Amino acid sequence: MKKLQISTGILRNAAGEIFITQRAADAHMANMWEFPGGKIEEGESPELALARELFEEVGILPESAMLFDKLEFEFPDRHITLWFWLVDSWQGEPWGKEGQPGRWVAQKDLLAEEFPPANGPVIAKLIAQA
Ligand SMILES: Nc1nc2c([nH]c(=O)n2[C@@H]2O[C@H](COP(=O)(O)OP(=O)(O)OP(=O)(O)O)[C@@H](O)[C@H]2O)c(=O)[nH]1
Ligand SMILES: [Mg+2]
Repeated sequence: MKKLQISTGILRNAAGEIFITQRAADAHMANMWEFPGGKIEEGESPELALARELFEEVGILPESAMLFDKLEFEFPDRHITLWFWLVDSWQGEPWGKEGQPGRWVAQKDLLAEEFPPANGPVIAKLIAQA
């Protein structure tokens, strides 16, 4: 069974909106919306992976990151540990740098059905705190 550690960023602006991006049609969890991020590499800290992935995928540099939640999830083919970082300050303006669609959504309007099943608890927590 594949074991993956993933760092993702919940980018939240001053209006309380969160930037989400859509996964590619040929990726795991195809077409679902997600918090930008990706695999933590060998020898890399979760924080460093977050900064690297956010720059690669949405072109921003996080200036602060607070661990908001950490979840484990078992897919049929993989076990993943997800680190969700709340980022409310960054340099640049997020955009779909890899060609992926991106949009801002009010925190209270996040829809769990649009995200991979592993995200359920973190979406519920974000909505409860909106
Ligand atoms: N980025 C991200 N991945 C998520 C979320 N929820 C979730 O289950 N995942 C899963 O976590 C894994 C993250 O992988 P990824 O595809 O983003 O990894 P990556 O950016 O390093 O991509 P790569 O393999 O193309 O280099 C995938 O299996 C994905 O389905 C989420 O909110 N954000
Ligand atoms: Mg990714």
